Amino acid sequence: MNGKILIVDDLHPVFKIMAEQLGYEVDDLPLITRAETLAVISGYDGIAVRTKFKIDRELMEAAPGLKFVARAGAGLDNIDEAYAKERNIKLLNAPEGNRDAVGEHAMGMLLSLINTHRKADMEIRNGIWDREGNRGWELKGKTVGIIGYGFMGSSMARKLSGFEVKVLAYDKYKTGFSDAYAQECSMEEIVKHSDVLSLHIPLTSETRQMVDEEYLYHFKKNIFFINTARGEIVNTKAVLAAIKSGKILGAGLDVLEVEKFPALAEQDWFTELKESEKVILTPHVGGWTFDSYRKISEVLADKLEQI
Ligand SMILES: O=C(O)C(=O)COP(=O)(O)O
Repeated sequence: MNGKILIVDDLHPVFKIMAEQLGYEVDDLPLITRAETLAVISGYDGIAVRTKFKIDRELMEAAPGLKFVARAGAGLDNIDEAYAKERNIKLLNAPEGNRDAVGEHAMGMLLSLINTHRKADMEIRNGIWDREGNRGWELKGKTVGIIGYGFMGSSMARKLSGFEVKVLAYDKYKTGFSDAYAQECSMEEIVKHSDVLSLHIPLTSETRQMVDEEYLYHFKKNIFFINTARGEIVNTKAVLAAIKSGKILGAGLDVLEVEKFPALAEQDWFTELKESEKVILTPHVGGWTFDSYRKISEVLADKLEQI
């Protein structure tokens, strides 16, 4: 036996099957609570999770034999990476499994925004047939700025190929990554030239609230903004102000500063957000498709071989 893994979240059954083939004993308990996990985790070598709860210091301390945390998804922001490093606990994730889902979701939002799908759909349901007020834009000839050129950002760039746009990408931690899909450039160039801004960076202490009033101020007027990364990277009030001033023509937000109800409804910006016809909202499902559900688990199980 290779060790014992506790699955605490909804992972595709293929993860357990593949892990067992590698010699692991696997307990698949998707409904387990954090308190219950704390009580049993000492008996495990690995934990497999999505974003149900934080894998923080307290949880890892309760697991003296923990060798790895397998994150069935991309973002590691719900894991205390510094403490895991200190303890030599390996972190595995599976962005290869949902990069296409995120890229396609971001594209879907962008195409919907530039063609006013949301507004037009609502109007027709309310008996309004307004062709002039629902004239859209085309992507062709525009410049799309991608912040973060990892699995997600490069997926978005690939999805954009064929739309005859110029794609500029900035990644703080990478250089020399220009490829057939995107041209590497500085943050300043993105800010100066972009008609579309799409975020594909992780949430870290550096990126928290990065997109604020000051950041948006320097962009051109009439940009479209897409966030499929993490809500806390963005100051929602600044985005709403930019929509009001006409700087942002439309925003597609799959992630929000505060997610889930009732907490979301309690935010002082929520009423304005939900009433804006220039905003498209989805409940953090960009990376969560029927296809990625399986792919994420396969990728993650394959990576168990690295342990
Ligand atoms: O893969 C990611 O980073 C995601 O945001 C997906 O979130 P989830 O694991 O579905 O809660």
